[in-house]
Amino acid sequence: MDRPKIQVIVRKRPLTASEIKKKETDIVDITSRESLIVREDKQKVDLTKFTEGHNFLYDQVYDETATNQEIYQFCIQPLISAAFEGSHITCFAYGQTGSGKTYTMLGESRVPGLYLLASQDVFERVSANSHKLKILISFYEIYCAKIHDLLNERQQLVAREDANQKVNIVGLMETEVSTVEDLMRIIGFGLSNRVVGVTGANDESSRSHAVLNISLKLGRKLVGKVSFIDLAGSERGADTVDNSKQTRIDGAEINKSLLALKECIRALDQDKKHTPFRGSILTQVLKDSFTGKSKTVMIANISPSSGDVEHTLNTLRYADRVKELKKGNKSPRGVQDILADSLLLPRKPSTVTKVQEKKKPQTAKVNSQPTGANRLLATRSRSSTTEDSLGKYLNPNWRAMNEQDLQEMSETHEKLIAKILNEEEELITSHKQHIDTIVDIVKEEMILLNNVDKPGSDVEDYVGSLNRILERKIEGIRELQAKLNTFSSDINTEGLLSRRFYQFQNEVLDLQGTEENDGAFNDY
Ligand SMILES: Nc1ncnc2c1ncn2[C@@H]1O[C@H](COP(=O)(O)OP(=O)(O)OP(=O)(O)O)[C@@H](O)[C@H]1O
Repeated sequence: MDRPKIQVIVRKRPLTASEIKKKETDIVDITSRESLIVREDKQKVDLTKFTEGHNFLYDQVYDETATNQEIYQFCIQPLISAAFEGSHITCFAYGQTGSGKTYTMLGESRVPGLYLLASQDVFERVSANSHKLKILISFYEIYCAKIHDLLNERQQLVAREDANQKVNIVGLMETEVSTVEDLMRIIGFGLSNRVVGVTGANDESSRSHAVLNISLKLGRKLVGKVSFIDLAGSERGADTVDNSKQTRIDGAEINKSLLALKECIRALDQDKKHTPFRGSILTQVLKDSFTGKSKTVMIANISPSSGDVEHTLNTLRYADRVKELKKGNKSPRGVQDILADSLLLPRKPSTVTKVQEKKKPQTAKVNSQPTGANRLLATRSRSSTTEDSLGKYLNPNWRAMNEQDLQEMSETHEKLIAKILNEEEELITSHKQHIDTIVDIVKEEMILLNNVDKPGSDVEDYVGSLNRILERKIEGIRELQAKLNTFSSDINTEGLLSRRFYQFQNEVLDLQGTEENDGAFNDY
């Protein structure tokens, strides 16, 4: 059976002992082999409680009883033979800290993880193969946008693109292994060199992406590759508010790389010639996972706990973005899509109204849907991006004449994406602050109204106070609107730039009559 290029799988772990002790409940129901529902407890403004159900659909959904063996047999094993035929197989474990990524990848004592299960298969096939294939492993991590070799004393390395546009990590140690035991011992050694940090969410949470490559080589020639990427915790910057500056910076970097990763997987899914892999170090070093013959499996790990509902929904929405396109939506991405993605919002309008957090129950309603986004898209203001290059590429009289022009245009595009990601963070933070202010103002208004109803109240005081309150509201809305306009404008610019890029790319390629191809795999 020909497997899809991208598979998205969700795995729910069991409640942990400490979650049970804290009386947290299981809020994730697996409704079929491909679907699940998350039950989120909410409270209306009038304090009535209700449960909102969020439905999701994926290629495969596993409940807490599933074993690593089952997951391996379904998602990875069928792809191993493709690695022997020149493909690059990449398996990502995605999810918040403590959701089961390490359990899935590495396993635990007496529970083999995907690393071990895949290695066993690879070795079996190599010994059955008449070619003299060698197995080499490399293992590195990306921490704070820096690459560290886990097999060579965490030496810091750099990634460079060579003349053939292949990204190489200069000086990365590649170790030949001849048995599964050898391989697991070396992985164990590499893991002992991984960075772990301390966050509010999990004492031992990993804050780096770990990349394990198992390469198949014939002499010096790469035949195929299996890569496992244990991604850093997916929590968004907002979770790290109480942490140290360093932890917050890590958080922002992790967020950026995860968004860039999603964009690259989308590009792969849509067979785009241009992959925005320069969006982060992670996607740069994984360039060959997104080009040539490649198969990708994304395992989204989720916690079932009521205490993790927000993270669980974020993880599921992220995974949903990748899956949605897999279902055959080949139309070019609209601005709404880009906006919805970057905000990690559901793309389809939903009828659900999100109610303010429980600790502030008497507040105004906050609509979580992109109605604001649509309004935002209609707002056209002058782009805040004033770089000369951007102006040049958007000038209708400018055309890309060769690959060099395209390359420079692509770099400008990636800078703009980085700017948009920063603006997104700022916008969300400001929006949250705005809501807090509105909550305080509403409280003041209620007191004011209560007082004016009392006998003998001073109406002039009331009018003066109400005036000041309304002015504060207007000022707050104006500030937020300004940020929204800048963000919106940059997103519009990005849409225009990307359309022009693809148009020029086709023209230049037609001119040259050449096609991109991945020599290393195709030659074999
Ligand atoms: N499928 C599972 N079955 C049983 N226990 C599990 C399962 N998945 C995870 N666990 C347990 O949940 C806890 C957290 O899992 P794990 O350490 O794998 O999370 P993680 O996502 O790798 O976290 P981090 O990002 O902090 O490394 C561990 O105690 C692990 O044993």
